[in-house]
Amino acid sequence: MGNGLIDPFGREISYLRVSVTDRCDLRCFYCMPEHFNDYTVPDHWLSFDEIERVTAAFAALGVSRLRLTGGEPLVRKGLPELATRLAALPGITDLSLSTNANRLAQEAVALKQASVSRLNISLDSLQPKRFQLITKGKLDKVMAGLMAAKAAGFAPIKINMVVMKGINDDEVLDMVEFCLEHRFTLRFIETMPMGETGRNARDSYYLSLQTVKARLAEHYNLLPSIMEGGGPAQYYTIGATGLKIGFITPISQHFCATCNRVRLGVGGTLYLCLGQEHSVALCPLLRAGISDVALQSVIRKALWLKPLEHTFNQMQTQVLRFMSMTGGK
Ligand SMILES: Nc1nc2c(ncn2[C@@H]2O[C@H](COP(=O)(O)OP(=O)(O)OP(=O)(O)O)[C@@H](O)[C@H]2O)c(=O)[nH]1
Ligand SMILES: C[S@@+](CC[C@H](N)C(=O)[O-])C[C@H]1O[C@@H](n2cnc3c(N)ncnc32)[C@H](O)[C@@H]1O
Ligand code: SF4
Ligand code: SF4
Repeated sequence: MGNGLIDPFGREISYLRVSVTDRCDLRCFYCMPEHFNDYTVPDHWLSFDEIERVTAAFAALGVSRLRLTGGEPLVRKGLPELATRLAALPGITDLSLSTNANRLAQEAVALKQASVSRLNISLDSLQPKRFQLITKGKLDKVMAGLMAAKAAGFAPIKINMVVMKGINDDEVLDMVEFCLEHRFTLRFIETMPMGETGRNARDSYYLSLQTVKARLAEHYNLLPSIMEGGGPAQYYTIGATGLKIGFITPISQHFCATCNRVRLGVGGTLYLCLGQEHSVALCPLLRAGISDVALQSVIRKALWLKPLEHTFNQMQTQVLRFMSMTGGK
């Protein structure tokens, strides 16, 4: 057997998504339930030392890409320090962060200095009132964060927009123009039924991105393209502008056959699939003093639990976790 992490379906796992919190300072209605206001760090959360240990074990097994996510990663105190430690691990070549940008104005420079190489930022509307309705947040604060990231030199910056029928689908062209102006990469995302919030959003507002793609093709010349990153987006360039647009289509055209990732939850649970419950609890092992070699062996064996694909399209499926519990991503 080689050194890489290979799952039962022959897929190589090279990307670990690390959730550093399940808390958030926004409340996107498709993601997070409205109650949930505690910002203390519970004992069952992994400490930075523990996150570093698990991540180092993955890196030793061939994982080269890390993404910090949540919840909102920037609500976890000291995040730039954690980023610095993880970026320095042997074998890690790409450390990225997903954020809502609400606190980015204060943190952008520190994150850049901490060797975060790429930022993906959620932005579902350019209209202040609508933004507030979707997220309960203030658009001007998020915009300030976004511009601070640009000024700090992050490139590419990827904008993630969950496109929902009757909520914000009339803004896709505005979003293209906004991203053209600022040289951001734009990715559209389909609503997934994660937790009760996600299921409600999927049932009421799901829109296939195939429709959005067709609408955009009436306005722009979409040329198939590729983009740096380890994610599932299918990219196009708009004519000669250089603007890249990605379509993330877990429902209308899923990408599980090329899945390259697993997730570490904030409580130390290793989730083998975003859309399934298969998992292994690493926290008790860490706290019982497991050795590095044994930890690597547990991770290798855990990979055999990785399912082939999600079952989001089967109505009876109940994924109980909210997206904020494991991170989109
Ligand atoms: N079904 C499914 N959707 C995913 C998965 N990973 C990410 N997504 C979706 O893609 C969206 C964007 O994810 P990001 O956190 O920006 O990460 P990414 O696209 O993998 O990142 P890059 O490395 O920049 O390509 C998430 O919000 C999810 O909706 C996955 O493993 N399965
Ligand atoms: C859970 S958030 C975590 C990182 C950060 N708070 C943010 O918003 O970017 C990661 C991504 O998941 C997406 N997401 C959350 N719930 C979703 C759902 N039900 N369907 C599709 N994407 C979802 C968000 O839009 C965001 O781009
Ligand atoms: S998508 Fe991100 S910003 Fe919105 S509620 Fe979920 S974790 Fe928070
Ligand atoms: S749903 Fe599961 S198998 Fe499909 S891409 Fe996401 S993590 Fe991989």
